[in-house]
Amino acid sequence: MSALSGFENELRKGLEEYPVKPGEKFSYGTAGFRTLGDKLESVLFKVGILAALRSRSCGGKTIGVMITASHNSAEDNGVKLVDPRGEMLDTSWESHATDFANAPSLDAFIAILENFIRSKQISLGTPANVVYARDTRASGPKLVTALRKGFAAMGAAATDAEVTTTPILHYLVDIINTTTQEWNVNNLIEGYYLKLSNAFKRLLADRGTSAHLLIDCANGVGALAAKKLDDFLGESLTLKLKNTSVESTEKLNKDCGADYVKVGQKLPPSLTSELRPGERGCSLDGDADRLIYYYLDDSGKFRMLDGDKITTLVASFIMRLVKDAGLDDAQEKIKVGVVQTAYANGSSTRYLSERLPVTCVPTGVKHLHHAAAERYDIGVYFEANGHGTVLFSSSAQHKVTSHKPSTAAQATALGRLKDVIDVINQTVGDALSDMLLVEVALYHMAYSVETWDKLYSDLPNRLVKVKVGDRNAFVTEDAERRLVRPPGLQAKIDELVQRTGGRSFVRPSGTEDVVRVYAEAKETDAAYW
Ligand SMILES: CC(=O)N[C@H]1[C@@H](OP(=O)(O)O)O[C@H](CO)[C@@H](O)[C@@H]1O
Ligand SMILES: [Mg+2]
Repeated sequence: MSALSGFENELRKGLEEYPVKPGEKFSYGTAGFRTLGDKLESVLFKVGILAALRSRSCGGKTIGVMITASHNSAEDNGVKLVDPRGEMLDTSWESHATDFANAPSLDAFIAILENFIRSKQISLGTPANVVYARDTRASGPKLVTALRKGFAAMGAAATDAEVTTTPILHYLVDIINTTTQEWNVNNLIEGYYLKLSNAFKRLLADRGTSAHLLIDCANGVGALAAKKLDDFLGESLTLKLKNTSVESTEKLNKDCGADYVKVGQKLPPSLTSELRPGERGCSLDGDADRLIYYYLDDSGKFRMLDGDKITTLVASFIMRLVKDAGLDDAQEKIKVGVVQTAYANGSSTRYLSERLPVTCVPTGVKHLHHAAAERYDIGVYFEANGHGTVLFSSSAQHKVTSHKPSTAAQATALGRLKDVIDVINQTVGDALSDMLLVEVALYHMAYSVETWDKLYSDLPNRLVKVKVGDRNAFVTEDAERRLVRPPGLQAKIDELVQRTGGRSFVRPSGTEDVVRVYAEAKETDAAYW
């Protein structure tokens, strides 16, 4: 008898309600599934099934499902799975997610499912647990409905974290799987804000005056999270929240948000009368996992501080704390390192490489996250677009908590390192937690936003997308910095780069049907060709 015989009825009903339309093709890429929200119901039903199976294959541990299309336009939506420790779905499951989503009929789907359950040796008797959330997009509620039907069809116990940010959902997955206490999701979220804000307040306890910060919330879920965080921060930091029109769902990411700022290298028009020279501001993206800082210099010129600048600030601050805590000597040595992608500005790579180890990996947070965890005791990673965090290995955390300080200064630095660990979301980058970390680092390094900006000067650069017939024809090597196919194209890029003395690379996007072309040069004209 089929392993699925008890489930077939519900599966049939779900597939009838959510058929794959002729010609539709889905792919689980860097950001999970992502396309127009209206096209995703069939995918969500199957993701519900996949999440239940993933949980069973992990012995009943809780799996996360996040419905968001992040910085993409308001009509888009997407979905991704989160593994038990709050990390992205194991890469080896991505192609199965794609196979599930594209199964055209009930019979084909059942055959794929049976095969899959057998090959992964999943016992359908094991309990299945999931927690899910969505951003503020209008298509979210109906996608949640389809997702829940998928959970129900597979008998998974599901917890609804409602409208919340991607990083909070990742955090929830991790804490649910590690806590030994009774929990409810609202208390866990409350606990997250408390952890962040209490550590932040301790780190700034000796700062007399409160700083203030303008935050562009991209008219998305970050607005809700930032309002909540503001309540917890009290007087320790005054937040001026802008672009908070969450109800007008069509305004999401429209002419605002971290991606708008990073790609256009300009201030959202809605902030021009809000940001005063010398004042600092920052933008979140549509699901609040990216952060870009900026300010207007004395002449009123817009200056952007992106993920590379954040890496530099945070890595310098942490290196200083490690040294001050006495954790950089031969016996206790904690190795601090940085992970970047090819999109990191060449100036940042040069600046950082002179001070600490730097690794370059392919685009996509999972690559950065794994490299940071595997290569360093404390790994700082940010994509240039502002998505990143800091990872402390368990041995580094142990050293921070068990090291016996020999001086009062060492004791202070150790205390600060402990609080820094608490301000950070180690499961995935959180724009708001990163924002607190930047504020702390600026204070303790005694940097103004200008001093921070001047640590190095960005090389002029351009990032454009190009529509091509088949982006899969573009194959890369060397952490996506060189093309292997189409034949001859890399040689042409090399020739142009040689003429300008800059750097350029071409790679297929993992989230959009385009190839991205990046160019960087010593002079602006050369980068723009
Ligand atoms: C140049 C760029 O910003 N690429 C982004 C974008 O990936 P692409 O594969 O380039 O589409 O979306 C990813 C998911 O959000 C993010 O990790 C990555 O940094
Ligand atoms: Mg995002």
